[in-house]
Amino acid sequence: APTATCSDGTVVSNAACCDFIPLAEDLQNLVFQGDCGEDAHETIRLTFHDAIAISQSLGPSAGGGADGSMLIFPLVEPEFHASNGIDDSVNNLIPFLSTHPTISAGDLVQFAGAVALSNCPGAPQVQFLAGRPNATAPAIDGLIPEPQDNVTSILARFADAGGFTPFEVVSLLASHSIARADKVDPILDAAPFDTTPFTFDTQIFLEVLLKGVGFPGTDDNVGEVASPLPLGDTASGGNDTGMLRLQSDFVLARDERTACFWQSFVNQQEFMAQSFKTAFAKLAILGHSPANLIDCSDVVPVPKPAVDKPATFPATTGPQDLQLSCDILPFPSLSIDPGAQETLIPHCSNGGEDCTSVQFAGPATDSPA
Ligand code: HEM
Ligand SMILES: [Ca+2]
Ligand SMILES: [Mn+2]
Repeated sequence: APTATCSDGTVVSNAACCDFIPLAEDLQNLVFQGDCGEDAHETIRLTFHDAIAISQSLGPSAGGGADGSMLIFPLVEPEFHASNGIDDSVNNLIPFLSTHPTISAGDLVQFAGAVALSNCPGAPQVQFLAGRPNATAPAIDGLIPEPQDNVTSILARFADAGGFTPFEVVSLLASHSIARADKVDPILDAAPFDTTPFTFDTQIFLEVLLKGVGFPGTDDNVGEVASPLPLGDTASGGNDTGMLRLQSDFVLARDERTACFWQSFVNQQEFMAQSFKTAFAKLAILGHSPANLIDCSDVVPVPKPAVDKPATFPATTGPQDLQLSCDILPFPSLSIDPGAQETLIPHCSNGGEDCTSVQFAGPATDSPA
């Protein structure tokens, strides 16, 4: 295969990939700091919200998919209700449009997501294709799934956006293994969806199957249901909020169309990571034909290795708490973390409570409540 040598000496498959090497460095140094923390998480969410706003049934006027429209029209899409909180990642990426002017907005969003993922132990090295033309119009409102949506409408939206199968939808939700909510409960910031929000592991698939016992903050929020581990220390001034569960994750884990796919990922790290990788490759190029793009996967950083720890029931939970609705798969036998008390989920990837995230000022703002 033909190759090119970049100015730093790196050999790549295509000269067009060279510009992404200094971009990766700048993203790491200026935003992510090598961490699978808040800024990485929010950028990964942005890859989804930029890409999914496209519709086969409505046609091109609905939006162009993974085209960077979030960055090019920062006063439009970040204001949509489903994207509340996306402004932080939009403002963090906008400066790179001018410091890396050869890179399009759509490429920037998806490449930044690939770099962010590489900071999360256990995440796959995702495919990256370069050459998305810049968005010429913002997407329309109403194309991004919300946590209060039912399974029928979630599956229909993904199918209409890009022909995603129910298996691919569940695969993409591996992303919620490295995710926390800032906006679902107005009194909580960074409320994690699983006990390991800094590790791309299968705990999310196990923990969403456990019966809910309470809410980490207020209990009347749209799109939220009770979680199995709501205990935090915010009442005593700490930053550990307790786990928050999205209604959409809850119903997808239990619906007959998706429950077996959901359960099949429990304790299957490699299978989960590979399935996510395949579905994410499709997401990242929505609106584009791969024939018009250049494969620059070789400039995506190699992810931190998986922690190599089997899935375990968090302390105080166990098999008696499982709410299983897949009849055809045996549930794996897993050990239980020791401890008579619910353990707190750390606020920072170093196990501590104080970690700063990077926030550049920019034009995007929170969407109105
Ligand atoms: C049924 C589909 C989905 C729904 C309803 C959904 C909903 C949500 C909601 C409500 C939040 C919390 C936002 C906040 O309050 O800060 C969130 C966070 C997140 N989502 Fe999703 N999501 C879906 C699919 C996806 C997909 C496909 C991806 C990526 C491939 C993704 C990646 C993330 C990430 C990384 C976060 C964490 C952001 C952070 O920690 O700040 N989500 N999602
Ligand atoms: Ca996790
Ligand atoms: Mn956040």
